Amino acid sequence: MIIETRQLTKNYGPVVAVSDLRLRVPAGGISAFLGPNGHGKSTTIKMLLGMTRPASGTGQVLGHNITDPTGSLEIRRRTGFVSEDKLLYGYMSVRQMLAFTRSFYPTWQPQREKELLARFELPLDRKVKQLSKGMRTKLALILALARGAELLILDEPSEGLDPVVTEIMLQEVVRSAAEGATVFFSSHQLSEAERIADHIFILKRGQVVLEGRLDELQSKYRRLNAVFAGAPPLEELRPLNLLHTQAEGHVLSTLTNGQAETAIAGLRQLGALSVEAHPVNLRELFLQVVQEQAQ
Ligand SMILES: Nc1ncnc2c1ncn2[C@@H]1O[C@H](COP(=O)(O)OP(=O)(O)OP(=O)(O)O)[C@@H](O)[C@H]1O
Repeated sequence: MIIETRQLTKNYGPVVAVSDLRLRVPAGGISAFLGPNGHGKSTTIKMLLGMTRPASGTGQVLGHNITDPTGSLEIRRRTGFVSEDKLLYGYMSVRQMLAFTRSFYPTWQPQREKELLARFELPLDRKVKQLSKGMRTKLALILALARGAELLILDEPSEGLDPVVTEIMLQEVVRSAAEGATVFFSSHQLSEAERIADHIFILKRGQVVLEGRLDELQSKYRRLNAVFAGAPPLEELRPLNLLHTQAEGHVLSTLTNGQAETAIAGLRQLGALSVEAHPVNLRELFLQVVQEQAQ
């Protein structure tokens, strides 16, 4: 595991932002950190990077303790990151910001910096405070990706980016992973996560409610559409352990968790005239899991 937390908790006054979080991110590949607004993704990332202290619990990143000041420095030295507030100096120009950051990191990749600058088309002499939101994200990404870091922690790396630049960002993140970096990124763009992530974590109320390899999750969950002669017998479905079941007219729509064959047989026994099973995409999985937990 390259990131590992146990019972990590953070509250802001009465608001519990992260609650008893157990997060285990494998080394290698790309992991997506997903979840509704305000459910603790940025707070978790800030704790991993030592930018805010947990109230309780422990965590290690690259083997260093996140609450130990020396460990935390080492984590930030070895990790390329884009944080929520982008951590840029407004009074510097893009050129100065690059030179300043470059000077700290012996693993800096000048060639990669050059290529990223060309692809992201940033105005080198413009002051950081005069950049648009998307331009700031681009700069933060260049600073993170050109570091040659073994771990990239990116908080909403597509924030403010137009579709063309988002595409470039995704390609560059995949390139970093192909060159050996582990990537952990938060996002609300499920289609992006679906395209590039090997592993997903869905956070809900500060806890991981679903995690796994994306291909395994997608082969495990099935959407079932069952047609009944009359209204579907909702009360009798309980033993089938179905997730987020909805009925509309004669049609029942539901999600199974790894037990598709048993559920299909059960629905037939309850009088279903036909049952169709469909694979689920990440959007469906996310909506089901998030809504299920809310029920
Ligand atoms: N500095 C702060 N002071 C007080 N409350 C905070 C602070 N930062 C975050 N919170 C609260 O902690 C909770 C989690 O916020 P966080 O930013 O971690 O969520 P998130 O999942 O990253 O959300 P989003 O997807 O909207 O970026 C929210 O209820 C938020 O209001």
